Amino acid sequence: MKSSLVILYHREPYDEVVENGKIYYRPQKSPNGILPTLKSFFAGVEQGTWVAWKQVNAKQKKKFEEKVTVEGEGNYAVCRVPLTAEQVKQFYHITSKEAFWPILHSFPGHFTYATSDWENFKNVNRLFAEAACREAADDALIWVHDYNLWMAPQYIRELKPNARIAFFHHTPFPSVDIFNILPWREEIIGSLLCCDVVGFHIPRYSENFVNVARSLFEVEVVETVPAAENLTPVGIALAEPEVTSKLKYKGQLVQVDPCPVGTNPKHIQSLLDQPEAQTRFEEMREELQGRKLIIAAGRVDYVKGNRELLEAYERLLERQPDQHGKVQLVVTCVKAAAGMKVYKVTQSQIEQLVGKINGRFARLDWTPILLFTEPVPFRDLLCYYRLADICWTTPLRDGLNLVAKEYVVAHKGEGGVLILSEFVGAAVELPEAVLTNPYSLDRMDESIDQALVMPEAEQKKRMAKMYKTVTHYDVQYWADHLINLYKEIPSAKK
Ligand SMILES: Nc1ncnc2c1ncn2[C@@H]1O[C@H](COP(=O)(O)OP(=O)(O)O)[C@@H](O)[C@H]1O
Ligand SMILES: O=P(O)(O)OC[C@@H](CO)O[C@H]1O[C@H](CO)[C@@H](O)[C@H](O)[C@H]1O
Repeated sequence: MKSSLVILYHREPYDEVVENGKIYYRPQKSPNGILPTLKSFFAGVEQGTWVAWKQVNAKQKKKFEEKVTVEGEGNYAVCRVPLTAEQVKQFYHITSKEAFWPILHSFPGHFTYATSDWENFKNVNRLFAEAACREAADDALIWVHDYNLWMAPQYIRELKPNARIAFFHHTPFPSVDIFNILPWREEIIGSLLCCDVVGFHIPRYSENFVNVARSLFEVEVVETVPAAENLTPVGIALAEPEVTSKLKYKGQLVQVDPCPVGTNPKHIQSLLDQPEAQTRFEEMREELQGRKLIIAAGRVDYVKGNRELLEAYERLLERQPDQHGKVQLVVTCVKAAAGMKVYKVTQSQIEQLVGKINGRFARLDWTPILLFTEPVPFRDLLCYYRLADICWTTPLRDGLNLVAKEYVVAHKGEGGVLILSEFVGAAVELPEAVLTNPYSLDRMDESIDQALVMPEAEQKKRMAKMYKTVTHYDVQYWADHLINLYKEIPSAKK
């Protein structure tokens, strides 16, 4: 049976477990991030397909199972595109992460052209498109995710002209001056303009995309509307009052849709309510010995602002010796995937800086920073959020930042302070956070000082508003919004 919904996302949506020599595909244990959100879209379809890549060597390729199903999740199959180690390295580690990623996050200085392999990138995208088209019914909705698959829409349109194609961009989309540095810009934008819907987290990114498209092609602007009422229209770094919602190019109507991804508050709450979580929470509270907990959670990545945050903490300890022994910074910084040269430097910078600060200020009874470089189980991370007086999130750029929303949910609107960089998509939804500018030492210092002395009544007032936002605009809201939008796409286009 052909699929009515095909999702293309480069990661596989399951844990592969080997027991007694047999491989089992099980639902992922760690239900954080975007994977469970995307899987939930299959709930409403009879048959769906998820397309991801799988690294295989020559021996494994001989008896490679292209399609697998996940135990207990029978209404969709996972179609795996087999890639060699070299293809993965070139496609993901190098071209995606060393060429595209710095441009997307407005770090043109990190852009590396010489090592990129555009032909390999296109080949991998073509393999994804072919797999999707093999599985898709003629009028299926084919939903492509993120910049790693920029070229897939064009190949899908060539193979299946009547398909409904949607694309969601998870990272920021930079301004036209930055994006146009990419030498492959026409091909990328040409491919995105083959879609029926192109989605972004916030209006600034969608407007940036529209401006890039208009700078490269004669694109017709069909409709412009005010930004959605829950997204700050003016006054902060990523505010945008108006959005271009429809474009036309070569006969293709493209809906450009900003709608930020939400978290799953019910799931977060149910995990926190489990007896194991309560026990863990109490253990953590005891270990904290009455200190104020500041949590900084995220991936090792130069865009995440870890250095800026650690330096701000060092300045705080210099400025306010009375805080020594009274605050505890916990940095959970997940190690970069093995083999990514680009993150090695960032990781060692973080480790050195933590070592330096601890070396300067530690006492026998107090280590100023606890750094965890291994992934923390999601339930434990939620306990840290719940316990933390302050969640300190200061990326230099970030598409959305789910950590900020998870912290608000874990606090149930009952106090705690969220310090949030203005340069993450979530800032546009959460103006009640203490917004900060990680590029400014003064703003970073002011915001941590403000958070440390914020009266409880003000904390509660701000958190209550943010809680209302994140529980209303949750992942279900995002899913419903997109499903409604897709229903409007005519199913027979030609
Ligand atoms: N140390 C950690 N261990 C495990 N999961 C983590 C850790 N830090 C963050 N996470 C999870 O990873 C996800 C990060 O999402 P997000 O903030 O949107 O950034 P990104 O997708 O760029 O990494 C969140 O769902 C968060 O719960
Ligand atoms: O290349 P990856 O897989 O490491 O990209 C991570 C990317 C997609 O999972 O992360 C972005 O998505 C998050 C959810 O939309 C968003 O909150 C985050 O800011 C992005 O980096």
